Amino acid sequence: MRTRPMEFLRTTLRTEESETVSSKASTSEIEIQRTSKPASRWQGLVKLLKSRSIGHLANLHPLSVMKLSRRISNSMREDIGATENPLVDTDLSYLRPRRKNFSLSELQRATTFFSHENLIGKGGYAEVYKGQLRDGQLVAIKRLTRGRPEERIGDFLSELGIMAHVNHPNTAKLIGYGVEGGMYLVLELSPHGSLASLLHHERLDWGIRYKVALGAAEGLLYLHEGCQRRIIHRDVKAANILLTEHFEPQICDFGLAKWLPEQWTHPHGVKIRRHTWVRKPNTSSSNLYYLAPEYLMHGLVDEKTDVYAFGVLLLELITGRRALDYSKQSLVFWAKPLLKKNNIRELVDPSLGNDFNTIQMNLVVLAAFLCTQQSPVQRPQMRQVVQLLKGSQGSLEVMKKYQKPSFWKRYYVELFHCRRLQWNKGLDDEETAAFGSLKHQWFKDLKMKLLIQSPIEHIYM
Ligand SMILES: Nc1ncnc2c1ncn2[C@@H]1O[C@H](COP(=O)(O)OP(=O)(O)OP(=O)(O)O)[C@@H](O)[C@H]1O
Repeated sequence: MRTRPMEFLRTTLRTEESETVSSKASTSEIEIQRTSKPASRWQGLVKLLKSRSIGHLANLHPLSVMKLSRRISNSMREDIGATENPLVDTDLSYLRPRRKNFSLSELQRATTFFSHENLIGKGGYAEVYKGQLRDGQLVAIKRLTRGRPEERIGDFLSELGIMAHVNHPNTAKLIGYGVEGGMYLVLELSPHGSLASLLHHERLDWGIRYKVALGAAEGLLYLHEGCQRRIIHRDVKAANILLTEHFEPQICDFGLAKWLPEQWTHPHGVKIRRHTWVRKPNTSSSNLYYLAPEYLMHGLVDEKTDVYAFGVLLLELITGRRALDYSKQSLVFWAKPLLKKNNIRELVDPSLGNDFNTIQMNLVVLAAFLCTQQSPVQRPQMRQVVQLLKGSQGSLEVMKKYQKPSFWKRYYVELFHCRRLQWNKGLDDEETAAFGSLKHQWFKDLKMKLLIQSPIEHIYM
């Protein structure tokens, strides 16, 4: 008996409450489902994928199946915690309260068969429909539409795993999921939609803009430092900030998000390998203008990648402009000279007039300036960004620290970074060549600097 991928996912992810074990499922599947606690259900998925269950994905290309099973196993181990990892049990407490597994008919009923009138959002990978559940609750149902089946499964599992893990007032809320006739995430509905739609189509008061800036910063700080397993979002942009009834911002779309290692010893950079089934950043559109230079050039990501994108978001809030405007001008390039001169008059959205709090505006402008620094080392951490936006005591220190970066510190980190790249196996020809020329340039610059710097600095280098 062959099980199609969707059925396979459905049986594996089925919640205990609604579970009526399919008589068609194999004995080992039944065992895994019967004995499954929420934690072991995920491990069950990994086990099934790792072992004989590869046969369940028989209608995918054999090579894809092998890759998928290995990568999902690895990523689930990385994402949810390995079986042998003692942290697993505590880690998986986030799966409670359990998310509901919706049947296709429940989702169809909620959205009037995914009618066009209920379509409230369309991203590069999904369509989002407004729906109403039987109990009257309004929801947003995200239906994954793009990509190859294995890509969609990867995206779905990754987003589901991360959304089930996060719990903060400034992150979107997951209600449940569906795996019948497609892959669906059921989220709480944000009545005002995304910041992108509101900011660029309506006049948004400064008070709301400041609230959004602070809330989104707190949401990111939570992802980077506050949740049990730390997360880089990798897709921070105005379209991925939802607004609740009271304009509280909520970070959504975790399709690209990555878990950070438990021990993060170096302040800078991990290379994300290019898995074919992992969604790459959408570089075809204005998304490109949220991407930090080191991410664009080398595919290196860490918390500072999110900090850069957050800086672009702040610029959008200040100026009311898009990251890439209609004349294809980059907001960062346009704003940089004005930020350097702290030319608030030119920066501020003309639709605001003088209707803003000057202290708050100055803080947000300064935060935007620091967050969009070219070098990740010169960008503050989200903890410091929150302090800065609040204008709290420590913010003066943050300013001093990041406004005059030490040349040597920057070079040291970049050289270290450069070595990391070299150590990292798997550079392709293009990257090796790029690495070679960068190294050459860095050393040339360095030699120049060494000639003009004092010998003491030379020694400390
Ligand atoms: N919970 C929600 N409530 C209201 N609207 C939502 C909700 N979730 C998503 N949307 C709308 O749907 C749009 C697309 O959603 P989302 O960003 O999750 O899709 P995506 O295909 O993953 O996007 P991307 O191309 O950015 O990766 C959002 O920009 C927003 O306008």
